[in-house]
Amino acid sequence: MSKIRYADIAFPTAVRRLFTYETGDSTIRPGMRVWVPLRSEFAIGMVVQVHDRKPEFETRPVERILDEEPVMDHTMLQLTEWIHRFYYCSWGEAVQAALPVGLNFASEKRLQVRKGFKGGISEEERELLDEIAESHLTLKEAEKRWREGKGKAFLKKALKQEWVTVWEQPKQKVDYKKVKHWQLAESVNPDKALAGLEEKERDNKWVQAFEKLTGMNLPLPHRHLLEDKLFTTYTLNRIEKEGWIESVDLPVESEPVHNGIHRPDEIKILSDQQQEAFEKIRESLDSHAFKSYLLFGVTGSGKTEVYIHALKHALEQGRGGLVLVPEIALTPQTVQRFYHIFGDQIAVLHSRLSDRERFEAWQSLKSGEKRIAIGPRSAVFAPVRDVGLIVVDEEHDTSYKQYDPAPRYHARDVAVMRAHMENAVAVLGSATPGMVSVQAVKEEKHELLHLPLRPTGTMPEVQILNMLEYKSAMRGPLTVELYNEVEKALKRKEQVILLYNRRGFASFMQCEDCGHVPQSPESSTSLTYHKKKNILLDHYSGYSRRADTRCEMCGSANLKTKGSGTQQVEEEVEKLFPQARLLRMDRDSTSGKRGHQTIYEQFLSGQADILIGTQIVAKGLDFPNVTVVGVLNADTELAFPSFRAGERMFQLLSQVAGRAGRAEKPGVVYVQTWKPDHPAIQCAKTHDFKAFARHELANREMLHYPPYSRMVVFQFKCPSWSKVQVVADKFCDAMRTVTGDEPVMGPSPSVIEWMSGQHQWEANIKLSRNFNGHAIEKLLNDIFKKYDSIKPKGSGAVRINVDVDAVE
Ligand SMILES: Nc1ncnc2c1ncn2[C@@H]1O[C@H](COP(=O)(O)OP(=O)(O)OP(=O)(O)O)[C@@H](O)[C@H]1O
Ligand SMILES: [Zn+2]
Repeated sequence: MSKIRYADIAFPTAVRRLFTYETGDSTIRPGMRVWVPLRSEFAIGMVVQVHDRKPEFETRPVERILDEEPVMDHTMLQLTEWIHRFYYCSWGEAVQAALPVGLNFASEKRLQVRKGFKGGISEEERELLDEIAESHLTLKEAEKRWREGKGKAFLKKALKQEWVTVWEQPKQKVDYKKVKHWQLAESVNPDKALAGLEEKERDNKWVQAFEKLTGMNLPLPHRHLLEDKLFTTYTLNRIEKEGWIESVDLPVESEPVHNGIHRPDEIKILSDQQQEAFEKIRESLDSHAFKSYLLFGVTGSGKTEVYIHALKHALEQGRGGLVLVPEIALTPQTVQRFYHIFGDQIAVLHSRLSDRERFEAWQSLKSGEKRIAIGPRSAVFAPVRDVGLIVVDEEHDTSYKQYDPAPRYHARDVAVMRAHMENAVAVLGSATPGMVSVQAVKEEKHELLHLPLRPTGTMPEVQILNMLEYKSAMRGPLTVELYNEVEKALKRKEQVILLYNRRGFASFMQCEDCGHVPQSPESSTSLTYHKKKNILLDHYSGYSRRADTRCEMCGSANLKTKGSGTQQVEEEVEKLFPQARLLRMDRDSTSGKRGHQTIYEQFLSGQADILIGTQIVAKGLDFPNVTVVGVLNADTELAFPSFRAGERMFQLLSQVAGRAGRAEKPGVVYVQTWKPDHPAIQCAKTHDFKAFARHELANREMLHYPPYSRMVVFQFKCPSWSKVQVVADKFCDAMRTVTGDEPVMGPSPSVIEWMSGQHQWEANIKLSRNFNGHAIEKLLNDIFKKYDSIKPKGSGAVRINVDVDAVE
């Protein structure tokens, strides 16, 4: 008998501690998944440590080891542990985020027929039991098979009598998604079948369809056939009725990836400034030590080309690369540029992959078949072998932050930590870096690489249109000036992008005479309007007051509630330019696997004149024929209740301006605003990021916002309104007792007060920047301990979520 060893195991529950089990199996190693008893059931857990220290408590045995080889290597375990500590989630939750579906913690309920019971059972029932025993059905499958009538009654009885028991089992295989295909029936001879028809039947559509089928390479998916008008569900069923074809469920082939051409020799020659940036990165790669850079380059300055050269160098060193992009930027256009140079060495991980595709991509990276991963936030966990370079493009993008569920991590920070652990080089790129990264450069945590110029084209001119002056000169949502420019562009056969900012879920008040949005005196953010109570509320501090009746700036009584209702804008634009061909791009129109690509291609190929869209159109797109870009409502960003509003408006304007004038034709960006003097607008006009950053940082420092503090947000959720409020209050008491100097704000209702049957409240604390992972973990532990000692009765019903570095 081999020696007993102990395994510390992480589970994907919110409980932050590990559990220790024993095993005599010497093959067990960290990074393997195991099947173990947990409370009264079984569960899958991840082994994070194996040791010989017998715990004081009684340990239960590991039932089964699920992996022959670790699915997570040492670095990934280390990285998930860091996430567990820093973002205050369980280690298992971090592991769950890092593993693809299919290597995850999924289990399923299977049916098992009890052995050796006698009598009291009919012949028919015996048969059904044999069927269950033979086909290893899951409970779900059985319920589907015996959905109604007798069968259903039988299943119910079998479970009740315990002829059949339900076993929780680890689910290890990723299912191939199966879809309906058609193939020729085995027994049919097509020529004979057709010859047997009467003359007049030959003209039938279904007969023609069959003739066509006989010449095709079957089996083919039903959906695929429907693309041909000849094939309809009716014609296919009709042929089946004849007994000539039959349907089978077959796995879908992964869609072929259209990544364009692969021409590594066509790598661009870098401009001098690009070359300079690249040289630095190359030196760091050659030194095989950790280094992080902020690549600050105006839109269109050629950051992507620098990434490509750096990746190429990493590959030449025999190392791999990881490229993070915002999901929105993961357009075929971006992917093609990397594919062009690296071909099949790239695995693309976007959110629209099926589980199967995701799993395959993951495997191809882990096996070393593919060397580069490109994907959004979660790709930071891609098992690229021996990572040399990690790129985070558009590092300021908010999609890098995960909000729900835990772990609430920031992929940019995880990327830098991963680079650190793997002695790799991290390159964070942006035309409008976030304040946290700017500050990190000041503190010499990142080194700055600067690309101040575009290699081709010029920076577009930005014109500010003051809404105050155009109040009585509007054509729908467009100022006359913008209207005229759009009209002229259309006449010149050039294209136009119109952007309306959609910030649907918070409503606010705005003065229609001066454009003012009421501000909180306590947090310097805008106030949200709560219709039910007719109040204006600050979600940071909890400050509230009766809704204003007059504008606090100009005294006008013309205060209106604003918020959503953007559909109308589109309709109005349509009416203004009835002869123009319109395309719309927003979350709704881009759902589906190809939505974004289709719209993009249509617009690029000139099938539309005006592209009207939300923030989505501001990113990652390159349209050479666009000469007019209009921002209809730049200020909506400022009305959003966040201290980051100014930064986001500046980013949005810079990004959208970056869409124009990228080719020979110069472009002009028209920004309609009530706040022409706002620093974000003024600096966007002159493309002066540095001036904006100076202003913004000074502001943040004064108000002790990030990057001068770390913001930890606590969210309280419960179906009961009174409970949520009581718990939030008590929790804040606990925080105030424990934290001493660090300012606690709240509690107050969340911006989204009520969602999916849950009332949501919030509180936050601004910690000084010196708090590192361990200090934060300790502080939070202390807060929760204190809270546990004073928590009210029934508080278990309230979920408390912790979000470290929630906003920056
Ligand atoms: N060295 C170069 N030689 C020729 N063309 C280049 C070079 N570098 C970049 N370009 C071209 O300039 C354009 C802008 O470059 P790129 O997209 O890499 O910039 P970017 O900084 O990543 O832009 P954005 O911030 O808008 O995403 C592209 O069409 C690219 O092909
Ligand atoms: Zn006013």
